[in-house]
Amino acid sequence: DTMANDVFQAATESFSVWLQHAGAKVSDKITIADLRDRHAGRGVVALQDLAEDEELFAIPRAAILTAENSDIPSQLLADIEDPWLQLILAMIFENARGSQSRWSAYLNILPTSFDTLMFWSTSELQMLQGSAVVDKISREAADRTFAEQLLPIVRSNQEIFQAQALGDGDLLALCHRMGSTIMAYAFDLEKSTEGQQPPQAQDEEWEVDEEENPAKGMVPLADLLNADADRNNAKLFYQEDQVVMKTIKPVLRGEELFNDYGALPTADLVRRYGYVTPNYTRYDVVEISADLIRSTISKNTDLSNTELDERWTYLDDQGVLDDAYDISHPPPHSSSGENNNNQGDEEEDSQPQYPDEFLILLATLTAPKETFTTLKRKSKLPKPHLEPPAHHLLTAILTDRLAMYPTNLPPAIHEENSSPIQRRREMAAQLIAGEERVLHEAIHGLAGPARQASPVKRMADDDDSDQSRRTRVKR
Ligand SMILES: C[S@@+](CC[C@H](N)C(=O)[O-])C[C@H]1O[C@@H](n2cnc3c(N)ncnc32)[C@H](O)[C@@H]1O
Repeated sequence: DTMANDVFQAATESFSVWLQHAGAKVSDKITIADLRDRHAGRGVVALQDLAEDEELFAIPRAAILTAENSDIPSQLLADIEDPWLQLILAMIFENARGSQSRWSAYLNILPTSFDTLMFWSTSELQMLQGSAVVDKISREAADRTFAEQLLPIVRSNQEIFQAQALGDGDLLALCHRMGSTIMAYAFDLEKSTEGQQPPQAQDEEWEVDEEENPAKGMVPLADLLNADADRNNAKLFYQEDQVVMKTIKPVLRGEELFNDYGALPTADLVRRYGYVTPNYTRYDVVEISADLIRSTISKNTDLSNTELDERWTYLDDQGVLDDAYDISHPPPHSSSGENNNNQGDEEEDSQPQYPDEFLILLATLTAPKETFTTLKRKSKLPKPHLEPPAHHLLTAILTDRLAMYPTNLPPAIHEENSSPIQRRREMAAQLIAGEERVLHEAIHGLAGPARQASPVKRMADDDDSDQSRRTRVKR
């Protein structure tokens, strides 16, 4: 559609002009590219070969859209503590100002719709059945927070926010749109610790994180970089008056510049960013909930419910009990030298990673009665090793876990011009397939008589003393 194309192009050009007026310095070796044919929106591409550590652009701190920099009257933000909510309100304000906003040309290239999980319908989310990510979306909690903290401010300042004609539903939608933009675009801003790379907005939930609460900012142009796991070749550096994007390795002409969104499992990539690539599947994890463990062991044990309860309580007292345990792929072999892009080669013979607490829990639940009595009397825990009974229980747990995923998902066939619905189907299929792969790998690793007797090879500190391990577990 040529008209839509023109609008897209024109928006990119206005944004480039705006960047110059805003005092940004942009290398003429890079350009903003139209990557819509790969469903990647805009991106930044090298026009010439780039050296390692080469400056790509510098954005003055004053050009960053933060709650502080915004022209929103500061008293409107005074009662909001969460920097995320502050920025949402500031963005609603700037958006309402339209062409009057100092960030108008920037706001124009930000998305208005998303494929992130917040926007999936109930039936689309059903495709993710079995994945723990479904419980992390917390749409209701977000709605409540917006309704309690932001809507009253907007309602008492209707003209300022151009909200006279908007219903509460419209306002909530606006909050979600800005909230999701921040989730996929904003950076955690540091003062000026040059060389340190704070991750992009790391918020797991929509709640306030009392501990780490750095100011959030929308950094024009820096947020046009896409990401693809270890294809990362650029990084944002924080200086006193500006932030600077630099290459972290040589880049060839024509190559895309990639930022680092972190070691995200596919599930979190979909939840926060609304896309998938095969390169993130190495970070996939499967959550094994305590509830599942409890129900599997009930079917596979000679212990009475009372005895199980006693062990469960003991594990809780010892600080081993968690709501869920993550199992993940082993880290890739560091010896392979070449910077290889082929994910999956680690699945041949190495074992998945099990948290120590999980192995200790299995060992405790399967210990002979006398052993457990002794452990408890001495206030000790077993070693995080897989003895045969724990090995059998683990196999049963993994098998039960695998059965929680849907069996009727269409295969993840990638089509060039897939519809949005088709794309979400592909994402769901990849997400589920990735988690199932973690489980298959784990089950495969447990199978075979040779493996049964030997403890699971863990990557870290196998020579840890029992004592130091327990200290760590207890914290
Ligand atoms: C920080 S923005 C990057 C700029 C974005 N492409 C744009 O046009 O505005 C993050 C969003 O870009 C998209 N994205 C990033 N990396 C991608 C990739 N490797 N493939 C496809 N889409 C990607 C996702 O929609 C994500 O939510």
